[in-house]
Amino acid sequence: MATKKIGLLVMAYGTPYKEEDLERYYTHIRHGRKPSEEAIEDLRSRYEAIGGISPLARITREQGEALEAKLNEVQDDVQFKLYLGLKHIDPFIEDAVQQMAKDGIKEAVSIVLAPHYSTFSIKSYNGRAKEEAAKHGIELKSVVDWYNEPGFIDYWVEQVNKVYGSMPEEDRDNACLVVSAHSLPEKIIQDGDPYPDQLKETADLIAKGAGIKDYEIGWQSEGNTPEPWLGPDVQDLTRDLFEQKGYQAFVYAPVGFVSDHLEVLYDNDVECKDVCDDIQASYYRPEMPNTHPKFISTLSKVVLDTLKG
Ligand SMILES: CC1=C(CCC(=O)O)c2cc3nc(cc4[nH]c(cc5[nH]c(cc1n2)c(C)c5CCC(=O)O)c(CCC(=O)O)c4C)C(CCC(=O)O)=C3C
Ligand SMILES: [Fe+2]
Repeated sequence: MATKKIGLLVMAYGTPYKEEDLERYYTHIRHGRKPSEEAIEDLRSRYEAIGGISPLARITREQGEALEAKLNEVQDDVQFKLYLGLKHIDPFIEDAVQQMAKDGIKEAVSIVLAPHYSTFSIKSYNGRAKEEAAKHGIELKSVVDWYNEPGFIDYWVEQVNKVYGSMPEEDRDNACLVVSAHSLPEKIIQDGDPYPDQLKETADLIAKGAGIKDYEIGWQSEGNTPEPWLGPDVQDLTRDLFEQKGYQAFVYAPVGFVSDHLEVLYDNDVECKDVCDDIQASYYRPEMPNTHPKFISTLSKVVLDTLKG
């Protein structure tokens, strides 16, 4: 008997594949409003600073393939087939669901490669997937969030411990762990968005697991709009903490992201590093999850839980 096929929709932000994609990608992020030449140049220069193009497209594909393989390894009741659906560039979420329909998929499960739930992030991914699935009569179950999954917390505890273990003693004794996620417009709070509380819970669990008392929550990579964004920004926070508490080392854990990409390789590794250099503090940043086996097996558990649930 042939095993039932389940569509595995892995959703992620997306990134330009080559320099020429930059303008249409940025325009899509801005809901179809074309950015100014200056804004495009600014974004181009940030990609240039991390080597011209982001490794995100490759990593997202590798994460999806690893998850598909893991899911097919740990059980044999059904067969998972991977479809990547991106938020801001092709293959878009809708393209992926259409492809499933063409392939005759009747049942699917989706997961977003971002741990924390927000109306701005997970809700919009899941809403787009659900709408398209309904058009094709595909029964779709969607993972909501996984910011407090034990395997995800363990991953970060291990990486944070690895960094603290490798530090010279005087850094370790005077270090602050800065746990961060992408900032969002402050107005999400009035609408009861769980995003800030979820980040705090992730931070508390990691700090507890790693036995770290000195840790703070920060926000990064905020957008360039006049409205207020969630703060404190990680760079300002670093300066304030240095002035108020005299820390000598900062360890950045951008737990709202799961891959090496622009927001980490530039906003942390260039911008936060610049601040640390300026105040003569040491800069540390644990490795991102990427395709780490512990991370992939956590995602597979969450997908199977959702499918059963
Ligand atoms: C919540 C959230 C996540 C995490 C959850 C998730 O992953 O979904 C995330 C991830 C990412 N964001 C990314 C890239 C960008 N995000 C931008 C702009 C924005 N992001 C926002 C939100 C988020 N973004 C918002 C509210 C804006 C402002 C839009 C506006 O203007 O109204 C811009 C425009 C220029 C700039 O502001 O820098 C870029 C280039 C990349 C890819 C990096 C690479 O290519 O390596 C990744 C993984
Ligand atoms: Fe973004």
